[in-house]
Amino acid sequence: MIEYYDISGCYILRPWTMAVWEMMQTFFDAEIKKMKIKNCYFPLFVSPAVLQKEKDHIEGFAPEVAWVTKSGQSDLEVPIAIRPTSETVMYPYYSKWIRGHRDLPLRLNQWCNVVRWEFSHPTPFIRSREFLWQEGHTAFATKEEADKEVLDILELYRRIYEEYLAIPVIKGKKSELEKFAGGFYTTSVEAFIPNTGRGIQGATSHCLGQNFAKMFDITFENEKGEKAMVWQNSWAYSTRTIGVMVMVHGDDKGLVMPPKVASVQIIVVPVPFKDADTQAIFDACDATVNTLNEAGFRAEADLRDNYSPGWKYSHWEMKGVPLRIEIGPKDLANKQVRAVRRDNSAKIDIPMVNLVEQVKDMLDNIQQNLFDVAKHKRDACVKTVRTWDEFIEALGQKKMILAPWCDEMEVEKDVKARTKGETGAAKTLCAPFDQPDLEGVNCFVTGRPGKKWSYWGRSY
Ligand SMILES: O=C1CCCN[C@@H]1CCCn1cnc2cc(F)c(Cl)cc2c1=O
Ligand SMILES: [Mg+2]
Repeated sequence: MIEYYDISGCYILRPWTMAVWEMMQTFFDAEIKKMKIKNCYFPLFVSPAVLQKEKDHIEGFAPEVAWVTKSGQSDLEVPIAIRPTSETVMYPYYSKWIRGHRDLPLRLNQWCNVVRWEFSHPTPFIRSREFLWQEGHTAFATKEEADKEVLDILELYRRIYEEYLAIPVIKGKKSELEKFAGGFYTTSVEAFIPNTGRGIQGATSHCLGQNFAKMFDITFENEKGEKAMVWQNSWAYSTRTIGVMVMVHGDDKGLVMPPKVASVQIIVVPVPFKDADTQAIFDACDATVNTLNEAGFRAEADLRDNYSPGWKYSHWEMKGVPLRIEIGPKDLANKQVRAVRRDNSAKIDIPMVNLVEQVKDMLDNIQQNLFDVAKHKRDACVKTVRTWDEFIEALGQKKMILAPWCDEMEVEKDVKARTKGETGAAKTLCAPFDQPDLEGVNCFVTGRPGKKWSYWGRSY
């Protein structure tokens, strides 16, 4: 997937990874184009004056801004920041371009890299100093339009996880403490890693309200001829999605790639025998690959003569190829192939005449099974609690905890302080849109009447 790089926190994304990124990008890009969102590209560099534009937007983030201070041997007059996100790059131009209500809605997206000089230990895909993402930045005349788009984009993020990566996620709203400080409210899709018992934010869709319109003077003349501030959203998912896929589906044999995003969906391996017709077997492998590719699958044959079939089985299992097809003399004689699933190791013989249809069924079944297994595991990690003691016990059991609370920032800060440990503190992951009943339910921390049910847990 990656190669380590001589600059800490930076990783080389190899083709096996890029294929997954491109598969997701193809889906998401087509969907936002249906929503009349247009792609653009803004410069990588941010001038300091613009970056400082808003204290509370970058407050706390300043240490992670990377700066260019020289060109060649000479110092730059003024150092230039490398974008950690593009609000301050884009919004001065939103202010210039948006004049009247006919200029709205303005809906732009860019596929790019961003740099954040993170200090906590770097992790491939999950926390890197440079990563790829898309960032959408939209402006509307009304709050209603903005609110609707926040949820439309969040649904696309759910689809990326659940339909492509086969990962269950929870849609919800971030707490006041966890939301994007420069925004109005933040929604997110939250995933969970059973093996480590940690939540992970999968993607975010923020309503910025009119905060940035105020900061950057982004106003328009509405139908009544009055000057009004726009309502804005911003939303992103990144290569972190791939890290979640690796952690959720991986097993002791290595990667498990969901068929929808697998670079190679089917690997065909010849099983030659001493006195068998090796050429006939190789020809059958080529023919099988061609038939599958013509049917729209991504199939390859491993005809290398310097590795044994067994070696190849382990190699492609480690790379997570969802389906292996073996062709030996017996298969040839019976005009069949042997198919082996990566997710549950099931083996079945497929008559060559049914190849395409049965491979399609198997890949669909593997995709669905990966999701079902992941959802079952995730659901088994969820614990609903009503009291502090139950909360602490569940936290110790590496659970994702659903608990009612009074939704006050001070209380969340208190929980963080009281659960600080070497593996990090517990925090809210999101308040699920799907809220259980709050009737007669009290906050698990303060005992005051419960205002909201939230998922809590340690996180990445
Ligand atoms: O999450 C998204 C969706 C896409 C566009 N951006 C928002 C908010 C990003 C928050 N954020 C996140 N990280 C940051 C790091 C920084 F160094 C600076 Cl100066 C700012 C930020 C910062 O604002
Ligand atoms: Mg950060």
